[in-house]
Amino acid sequence: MITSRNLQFSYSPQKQFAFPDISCADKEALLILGQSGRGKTTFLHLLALLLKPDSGNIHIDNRELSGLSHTERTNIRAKSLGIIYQRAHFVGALSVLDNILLSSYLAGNKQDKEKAAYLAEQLGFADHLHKKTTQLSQGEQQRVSIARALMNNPNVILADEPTSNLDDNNCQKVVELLKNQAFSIGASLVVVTHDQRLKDEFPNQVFL
Ligand SMILES: Nc1ncnc2c1ncn2[C@@H]1O[C@H](COP(=O)(O)OP(=O)(O)OP(=O)(O)O)[C@@H](O)[C@H]1O
Repeated sequence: MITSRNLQFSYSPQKQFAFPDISCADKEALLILGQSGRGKTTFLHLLALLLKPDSGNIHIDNRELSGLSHTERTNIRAKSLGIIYQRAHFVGALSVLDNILLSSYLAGNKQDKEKAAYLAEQLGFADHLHKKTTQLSQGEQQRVSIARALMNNPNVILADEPTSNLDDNNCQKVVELLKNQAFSIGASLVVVTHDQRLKDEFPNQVFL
C-alpha cells in the first residue's frame, strides 16, 4: 500500500510542483497520466524516495517515510520497492542474468536463478540471459529492467514509462505481466506514463 498527501517539490523557484494525492492498495494498480514535462518522473522519484519533497508525506504499508536517514531510505528502496526507470541503468560488464540477480544481492536476498529464468521466459528475453545488456534492443532492455524490479517481491512496484519502447504486442504482454505479478505478490503497482495505449488497461487513474 502506498499513499501520498500534499506532496510539493521544486527544482527552483520557477519550477515548482504540487502533486495530487494518491492511494494505491495492495493488489491494486494506479495509472498516473500526463503529457511530457508535467512532472511524472519527478513524482515517481519522490514516491521512490530518490527525491525529498519540500512538504507533504508518503506512507508505504502505513509507515510514514519523511525524516528517514539516507541509509533507511536506501534500505526501503532495496527491499520494499521495485523501480522500473524510464532509462534502464545496467552494469555493462555483467550479463543480463547477473544484472537481474544483482538486485537480489543488493537487497540481501538469495540469488534465485530459477525466478530470473521464469521472469525472462514470461517477458520474452530468455534467449538473451547470457548476453551483455548492451547487446539488447531498447525494448528488450526495458523488459529486463521490469524483471529486475520484480525479483525481490517488492511491496510497491513503481514504473516510469514501462511501455514506451514496446510495440503493441509487447506493450499488452508487459502490462498483463506487471498487473499479474503485482497481484500475485500482493504489491501495489503505480505506473506513470504518457502512453495512451494504457488508458483502457487501468481502471484507477490520476492526471497530472
Ligand atoms: N534535475 C532537474 N533540475 C531542474 N529541472 C528539472 C530537473 N529534472 C526535471 N526538471 C524539469 O521538471 C519538469 C518535469 O520533468 P519530469 O522529467 O518530471 O517530467 P515528465 O512528465 O516525466 O516528462 P517526460 O514525459 O518528458 O519524461 C521538466 O520541465 C524538466 O525540465
